[in-house]
Amino acid sequence: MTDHAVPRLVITSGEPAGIGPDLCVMQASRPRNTQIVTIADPDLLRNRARQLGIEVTIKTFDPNAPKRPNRKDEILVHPVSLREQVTPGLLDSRNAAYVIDMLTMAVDGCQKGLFDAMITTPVHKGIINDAGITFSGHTELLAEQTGTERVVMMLATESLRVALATTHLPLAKIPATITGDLLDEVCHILHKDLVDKFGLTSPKILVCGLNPHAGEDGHLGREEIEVITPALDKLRAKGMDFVGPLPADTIFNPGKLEEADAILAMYHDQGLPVLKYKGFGEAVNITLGLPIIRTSVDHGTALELAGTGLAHAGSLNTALDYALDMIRPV
Ligand SMILES: NC(=O)C1=CN([C@@H]2O[C@H](COP(=O)(O)OP(=O)(O)OC[C@H]3O[C@@H](n4cnc5c(N)ncnc54)[C@H](O)[C@@H]3O)[C@@H](O)[C@H]2O)C=CC1
Ligand SMILES: NCC(=O)COP(=O)(O)O
Repeated sequence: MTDHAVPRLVITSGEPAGIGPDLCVMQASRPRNTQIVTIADPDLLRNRARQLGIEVTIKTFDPNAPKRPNRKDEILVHPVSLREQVTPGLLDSRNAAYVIDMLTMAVDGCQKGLFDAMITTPVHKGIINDAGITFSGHTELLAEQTGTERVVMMLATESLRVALATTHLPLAKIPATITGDLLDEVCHILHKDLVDKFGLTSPKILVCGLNPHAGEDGHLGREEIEVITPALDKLRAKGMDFVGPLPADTIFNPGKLEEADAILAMYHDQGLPVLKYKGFGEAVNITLGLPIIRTSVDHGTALELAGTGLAHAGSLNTALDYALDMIRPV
């Protein structure tokens, strides 16, 4: 079957010593009515499939051929060459450029309309930096590569969405980074994408404070009074339903969550532990505010599981499902 309406997704296979290649091999057994292109070194996928005992047919992706859904157990590879041979579980900084090349190809393909969305499997942030490449995450790299000033990281699992005001920053830098302008931009992006991409007409967003007990009226910190409340007041004056700042230790109570479409946390480890406690392995990471669609798994490279067959593909499946939903918004 060929069909111009068949979406074409691209998956980046991530850190080659991690579980990204395993997941790319595993997802081939579950075809969708979609064309899925995997960016990887074909030999890496072939070797990993052999290690996992999974039979796959690896074909080179032809961008000029008509779009058609993948056949069962078929992987369409957009090839990139590894710089060095890979042993599962063993990082090698000489392959960092390979990882970045895959991301660059995916972004470029999305921007040119070759792909409808990109889905990323995990990279190892440390080894990329060890190679001398400044890198703090896909989120920041994709913003840079698409020339986007501000993006927002949001993770979602069943009945919980958690967005972050800041992403990969040392804790010590967070208070100074959270300014009124930053919150204004983050909140506008979050609100707009909840409407445009998730079909919510008037999303209600609960916002965490930065300090314990949201500052306890200024006795435990003044950011709530001086920065967060004024920023939220401006948004509320425009008719947007932002509630807070609320204490982060009680914002995730079931009663509160029932009334919320999303929670905005001030920093990575304020919001993500809760999300991952609820949905680790089945959740999705979405970059809001990009001119392209990008979803990702909720987990890291899990080096110790690479090539063992013990990695679960639940989060990759969710990331693929979300990408498809975002291509055809409600
Ligand atoms: N989107 C991305 O590229 C992400 C990359 N990372 C990177 O991953 C590296 C390792 O991070 P960690 O904190 O150790 O987190 P991790 O998610 O790799 O591992 C945490 C625990 O979860 C298990 N686990 C992870 N994914 C699994 C899966 N699919 N199936 C079964 N078990 C799974 C691991 O075995 C480990 O016990 C770091 O360099 C980090 O920067 C972390 C999160 C996201
Ligand atoms: N904990 C989520 C995470 O760090 C993902 O980061 P990114 O690589 O998607 O920017």
